[in-house]
Amino acid sequence: MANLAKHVQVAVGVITRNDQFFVCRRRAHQHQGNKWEFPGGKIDLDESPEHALRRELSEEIGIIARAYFHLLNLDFSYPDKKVSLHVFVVSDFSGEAYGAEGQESKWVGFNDLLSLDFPDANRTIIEKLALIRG
Ligand SMILES: Nc1nc2c([nH]c(=O)n2[C@H]2C[C@H](O)[C@@H](COP(=O)(O)OP(=O)(O)OP(=O)(O)O)O2)c(=O)[nH]1
Ligand SMILES: [Mg+2]
Repeated sequence: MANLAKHVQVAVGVITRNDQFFVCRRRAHQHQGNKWEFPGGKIDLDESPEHALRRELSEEIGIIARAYFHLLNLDFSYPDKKVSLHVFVVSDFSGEAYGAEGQESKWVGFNDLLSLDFPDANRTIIEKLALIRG
């Protein structure tokens, strides 16, 4: 039987304001530990990607997403896990974004996204962001 725990559906939020992007650092013990990430997390069974996005952003960074659009869906295989990322750009929110689970976090400019150590799947996300920024 397939090991479903090794293929996860994930909602990811690219939080943007004034041409800056909010990124968090994954904990050492997590999959892809210590890498930077766009906040988000696993989509529950019978949950929509949009609902998971709003829930995870509230839990992880303390914001209420008000305006967002779907950027892309992306399947990626790591040696130990497959992920399907449902990526949204969040352009308006209420609350002040912070590491609500104690994780390191920061606002960075687009050029900083190019040099941060993200999981390999994120290359495609950042390329698409570059395209839509023109
Ligand atoms: N949130 C997020 N996850 C990413 C990104 N890029 C990437 O490959 N991933 C992968 C890493 C993980 O395998 C998966 C996210 O799942 P997760 O384990 O962090 O989910 P979760 O927030 O529900 O966390 P947990 O409580 O189960 O630790 O997606 C990204 O930019 N943001
Ligand atoms: Mg998470």
